[in-house]
Amino acid sequence: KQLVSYEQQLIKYFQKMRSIKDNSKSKSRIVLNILRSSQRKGLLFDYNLKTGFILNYTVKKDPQKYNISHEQAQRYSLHPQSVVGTQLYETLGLEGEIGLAIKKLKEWAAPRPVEKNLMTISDTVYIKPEPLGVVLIIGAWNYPWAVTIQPLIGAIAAGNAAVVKPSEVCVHTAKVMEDLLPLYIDKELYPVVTGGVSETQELLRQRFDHIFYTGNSVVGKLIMEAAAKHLTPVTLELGGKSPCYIDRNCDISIACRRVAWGKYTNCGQTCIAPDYILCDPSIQDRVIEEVKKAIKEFYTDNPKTCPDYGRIINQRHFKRIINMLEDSTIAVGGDNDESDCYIAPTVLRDVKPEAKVMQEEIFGPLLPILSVSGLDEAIKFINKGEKPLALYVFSSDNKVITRMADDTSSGGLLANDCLVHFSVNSLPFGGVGNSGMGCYHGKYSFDQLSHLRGCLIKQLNMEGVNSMRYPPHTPKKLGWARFFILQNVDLGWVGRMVLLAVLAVVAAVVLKVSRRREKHSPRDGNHQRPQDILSRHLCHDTILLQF
Ligand SMILES: NC(=O)c1ccc[n+]([C@@H]2O[C@H](COP(=O)([O-])OP(=O)(O)OC[C@H]3O[C@@H](n4cnc5c(N)ncnc54)[C@H](O)[C@@H]3O)[C@@H](O)[C@H]2O)c1
Ligand SMILES: CCCCCCC=O
Repeated sequence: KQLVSYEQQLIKYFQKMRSIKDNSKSKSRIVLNILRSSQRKGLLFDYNLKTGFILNYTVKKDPQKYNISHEQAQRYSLHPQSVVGTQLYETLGLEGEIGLAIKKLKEWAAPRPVEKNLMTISDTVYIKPEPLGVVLIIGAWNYPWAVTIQPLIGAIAAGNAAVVKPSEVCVHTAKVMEDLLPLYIDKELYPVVTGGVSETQELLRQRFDHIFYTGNSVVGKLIMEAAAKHLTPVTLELGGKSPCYIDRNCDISIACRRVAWGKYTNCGQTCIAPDYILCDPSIQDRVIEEVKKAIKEFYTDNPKTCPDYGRIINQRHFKRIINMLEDSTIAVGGDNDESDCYIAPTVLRDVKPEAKVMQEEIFGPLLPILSVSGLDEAIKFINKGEKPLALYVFSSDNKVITRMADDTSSGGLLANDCLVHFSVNSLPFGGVGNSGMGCYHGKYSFDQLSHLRGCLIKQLNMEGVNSMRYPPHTPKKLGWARFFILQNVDLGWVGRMVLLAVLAVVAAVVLKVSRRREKHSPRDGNHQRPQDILSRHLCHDTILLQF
């Protein structure tokens, strides 16, 4: 009955959404109210339900629907050639994330026992992951499935409701998401809201429990500003210039092949694409030759007609990238066609740090090469810039890799390869400084979109032990507090049982001694409870201190 009534509310909501054109204020408010009411009714906390949502989305249930057919691709004006690439670079990773979430959800969502100290040895101390509430997911256009649905998987697994806002720049994919997502997951809990800047801004005026944004750093600051109004926590998956240092001491042919793949995949429109190469001038010509060879191997002599070579997303970005060529020397490629948003895989040689191409993230198929005298200068150069999202180092010398890792900072570091760290779900993915905050993938997504609630469950007995914290405060009590609180113990299950047994024996001995004393001394009328006697002994007995 509840579900039917939500359904009715939602139908009303969609009708209203259609009728409201400019004033999108009410539509986001309605969404939020529905999401909050469903959450209050406890729907989100049902583990099986959560798993069901995820399962519905997987290939296991409905492979035909999951894969976008050629017919669908045409209907939505998607580039049919991109079907295989989209699966390789986007949906394959999503399948992996979904599979992992299903396999691990019970473990991730379970209470997590934590270390104890002597003060908490007989208590139950654990972390309880809880849903945050309603998450707003704002996606970018360059890998629209990966960067929009992957956070959604984390949000669902962690038990949240989520509003999904795909990028308006990838207009067709946004439409596919809006049409197809409700077929697989509960549209009440995970509505897709399409639209541009004004719709996003309106959404941002609402109060969410978390905002997960992927996009450029300039908008990232606006997102954070809007979130601050409601003290909403944010995850910002941003970009920047990811450097790539090629050491003299390495297999340059293999290095350049991997760099060329990392750079020209999706036409350079990848957040972790190697933005520029730093290398010793003595190897520059070799690097150019090897990158050129790799371009030919991957995309033939004419990348324009190669089905695996992409296009720039729109003419605005095309112009932005072409402008960057102005003051640099082209060594490979450079040809372009504005009407087709085509820019050939391009290498730029002897590029100066002041060149246009070095002033902002390229996000296109231009690969500048800058000269450095060696590792020291490369590190200095990298550290002068903002902390990048990814940092690449190619070398056969492990010392070079270690120094690069030790003396720089970046969201992620990858040695002797490009991009693939994105697909390793045991690694946190995210930026640092200007390249973002927070991280996701695998369990990190679950944790990022959960509240990790610290829980300490005590019993009402053992009050005597607490006397060290109650006034009157004395140096002696402080000494005991120091001892009990600062001694972290990791005794394991057996150790804890042994310690409890020893404590029980000590308590029994202390009580026995006390009783004997009471028996041999006249009663003063102040009856003392055994735990008080025990606590007094705990505070005074130096033998216990040694124990
Ligand atoms: N770290 C990552 O995982 C990751 C992944 C993909 C892209 N990126 C980065 O994203 C950038 C490219 O994406 P983009 O920024 O061009 O994407 P975009 O233009 O699609 O913008 C991203 C989202 O921000 C919204 N938006 C745009 N302007 C806004 C405004 N003024 N106020 C509120 N919302 C607004 C859009 O509606 C969209 O949903 C690059 O810097 C790239 O490195 C990072
Ligand atoms: C190889 C796929 C990388 C996806 C990275 C997402 C950022 O643009």
